[in-house]
Amino acid sequence: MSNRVLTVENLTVHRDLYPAVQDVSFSLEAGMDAAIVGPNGAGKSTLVQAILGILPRQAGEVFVLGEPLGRSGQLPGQVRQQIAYLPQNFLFDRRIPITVEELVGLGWEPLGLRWPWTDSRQRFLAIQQALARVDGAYLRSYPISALSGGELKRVLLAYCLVRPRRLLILDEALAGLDIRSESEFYQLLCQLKREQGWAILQISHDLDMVRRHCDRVLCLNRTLRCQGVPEVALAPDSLAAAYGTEFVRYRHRH
Ligand SMILES: Nc1ncnc2c1ncn2[C@@H]1O[C@H](COP(=O)(O)OP(=O)(O)OP(=O)(O)O)[C@@H](O)[C@H]1O
Repeated sequence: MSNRVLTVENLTVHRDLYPAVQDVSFSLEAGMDAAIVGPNGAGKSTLVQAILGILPRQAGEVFVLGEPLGRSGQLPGQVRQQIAYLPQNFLFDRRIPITVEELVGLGWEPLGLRWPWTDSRQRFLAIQQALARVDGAYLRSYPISALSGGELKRVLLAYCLVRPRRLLILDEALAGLDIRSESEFYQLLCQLKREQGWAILQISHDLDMVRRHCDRVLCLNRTLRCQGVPEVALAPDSLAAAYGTEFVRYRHRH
C-alpha cells in the first residue's frame, strides 16, 4: 500500500478574479507533519479550502489517498471519512444545548443511511476512547458551554480522532491556547502521527513551533516560495523569499 496520503499538482485557485494560490505542487506521506507558513493574505487558507473541496480550483489536481478530488469537491465517502479538519474558528454558538459526548459523536457518524440504533455500543466505546485519548474522559457529560478554550480544543481533537483517519488538516487551530496547553496538544498530535500514521497539514504563524514539531515546511506567498525540512525552509533566505527581507531582519533583531 502506498504511503502517499495527499498529492497536490499545479493547483491554482482564484479569489474573485485573481489567483490567490498559483501553480502549487507538493505531496504528503503518512506520518508526516507539514506546516504551511507565509504572511497574511498569502493564500494559506485558500489552499487548504481548495484541498478540502470547499473552494473550486481553476487548474491542477488534488488526490487524497489516491482518489482524485472532483471539480465540485467530490470524493468517495470512504476517503472523505478519513479526513479530519479543524478550522481556524470553530464558529458555533456555544450556548446550544449539546454535551461533549454528543459533539464528539458527530465525528463518529458513518456517512450514508443506516438505522439509528445500529452500532450504538461501538459508538459509545469510540467516544469514550477518543475522550480518554485527549485526557478528556471527565468532560463527557459537560455541556460545551462549560468548557475552557483549551478544553474545547481537546474535545474538537477527540471529534477528529473518534474514527480512524489518515489526514488531519488544522487551520491555526491552536491559536488562543496558552503555552502549556499548546505544548500538550502538540505532544498528543505527535503520538497520533506515530501510532496511527496520520499525515498532518497545518497552517501556522508560529515559526518556532513549526521548527520544533514539523518535519516539512511549505513557504507560501501565492506560489510556493520553497519547501523542505525546517532547517532549509526556515533558513533566512527562504523566509525572505516568502515574507520579504524586512521580516527576516526583524526576526534576527529579536
Ligand atoms: N471570502 C473571500 N472573498 C474574496 N477574497 C478573499 C476571501 N477570503 C480571502 N480572500 C483573499 O484571498 C487572498 C488569500 O487569502 P487567505 O485567507 O487564503 O490568506 P491567508 O494566508 O490564509 O491569510 P491569513 O494569514 O491572514 O489568515 C487574500 O488576498 C484575501 O484578501
